Formats: sequence, C-alpha cells, structure tokens
Amino acid sequence: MTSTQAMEGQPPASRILIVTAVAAERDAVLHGLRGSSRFDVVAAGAGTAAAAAGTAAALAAGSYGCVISAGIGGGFPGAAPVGSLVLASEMIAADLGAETPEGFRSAAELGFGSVSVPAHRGTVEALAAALAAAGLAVSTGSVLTVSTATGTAGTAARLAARHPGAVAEAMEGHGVAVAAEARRLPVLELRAISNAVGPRDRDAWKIGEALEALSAASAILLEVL
Ligand SMILES: O=C(O)c1cccc(C(=O)CC[C@H]2O[C@@H](n3cnc4c(=O)[nH]cnc43)[C@H](O)[C@@H]2O)c1
Repeated sequence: MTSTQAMEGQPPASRILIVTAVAAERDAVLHGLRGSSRFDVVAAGAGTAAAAAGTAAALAAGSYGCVISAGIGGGFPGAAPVGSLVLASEMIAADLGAETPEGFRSAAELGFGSVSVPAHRGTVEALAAALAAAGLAVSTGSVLTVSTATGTAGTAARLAARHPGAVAEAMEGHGVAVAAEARRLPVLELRAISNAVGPRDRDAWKIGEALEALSAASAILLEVL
C-alpha cells in the first residue's frame, strides 16, 4: 500500500479518506485536491480484498469523518458514457454468491447477509448537484463491484438485468464501503468512466480522459465536503 498525505499541517476536525486502486488514480485525485490538508489519498491496490484491507489500515491509523472509493470504472451503455462521472447510490458486491442450476444467486439471496452498502445520500445529492453545476457530466445509481471485469456482451446483459439501477462497475467500492461501515462512517464511491461495460477492448479504454475527469471531480470535492 502506498499512501500520500495531500499536505503537511494541522489535521482539521473531520478529515476525509480517499481510497484508489492504483497510483495513477491517486495522483489524479491529488491533482484535483490542490494540496488540501483535509484529505488523505491512499492507493490500496486493485480488488475488494486490497481495498478493504487498505481502508481498514488507514482508518485504524487516522481519524476520519468520511471515506470515498475513487477511480476509473466501466460505464453501462446508455447510463454512463466514457469520460463522464458516476456517483454510487449504493455499492453492490455483484458477484458474491453462488452458481446454482437456476443461475446465479447472491449471498443475500442465500442468507449470508447483505451484498450492498448504501452511500451517504445527502452527500451524493449535494455532490451530484455541484458536479453538474460545474458542467461535468454525472449520473447516479448503483455501482457494481466485481472480481472479474466484464468482457462479454452476455455478462453485461446479465448484470444489467440483475441490477436495473446499475450505472457502472469497478473492482473496489464494496470493499472500501464494508471497511467504512464497520466504523459507522459515511461512504461514497466516485468513478470516472474509462470504458464501456461489455465486450473487452482494452485498446479502446480512455484512461487519460477518465483521469482528467477524476481530477476535475476531485476539485469539486473541496467545495462540497
Ligand atoms: O494503465 C494505466 O495507465 C492505468 C491508469 C489508471 C488505472 C488503471 C487501471 O487499470 C485501474 C484498474 C481499476 O479500474 C477499474 N475499472 C476500470 N474499468 C473497469 C471495468 O470495466 N470493470 C471493472 N473494473 C474497472 C477497477 O476498479 C480496477 O481496479 C490503469
């Protein structure tokens, strides 16, 4: 895990922890935050296990009032185009469950507990309004956390059918959210869309465009949080 404090100085009353997967996402967020001392930004690694462990470690080491999972993500066609932003209304562990002869059953359906953590509604609404007011394209809806990035039209269609409110998928949000929820902290997920959820075409991913959108959105975090 690599961690960067935005700037040295006295910690304010309510600090905010932002967890990304990779260093490029962390650096894009830090660029937008322009050295604000209220935020710590941590690149915890890809996937829910690294995200949850990294978030839990950061929360054990510091005092925070809010946690944000941030990075790039895949957008569902028709809901979140490449280059746009997504704010999660909830973070769903979309492939946590079991295959059965009747198809996939979620851990919740199997009685193992919830697979969804709600985002802090008031903050989502305020942030979505501020992003839109700044001229940034933003949609709000469920963000799916998957262990395997979708690579076929069939998987995309199955996920969309199972989660009609889904706007994007990524690989860390639910892990960050579970670690935040364990400490009763409000949690958000912010994704900048680099690719469409569907048939895999890695060469078509617009990572630079998404990282720019992530930086622009991070500048708005300063105003709202
Ligand atoms: O190669 C690079 O320069 C680069 C820069 C920033 C980020 C990356 C990543 O590969 C990040 C992996 C991260 O991205 C999320 N992600 C993005 N699109 C999807 C998707 O369609 N399905 C699932 N996850 C996606 C995910 O959270 C990964 O951890 C590379």
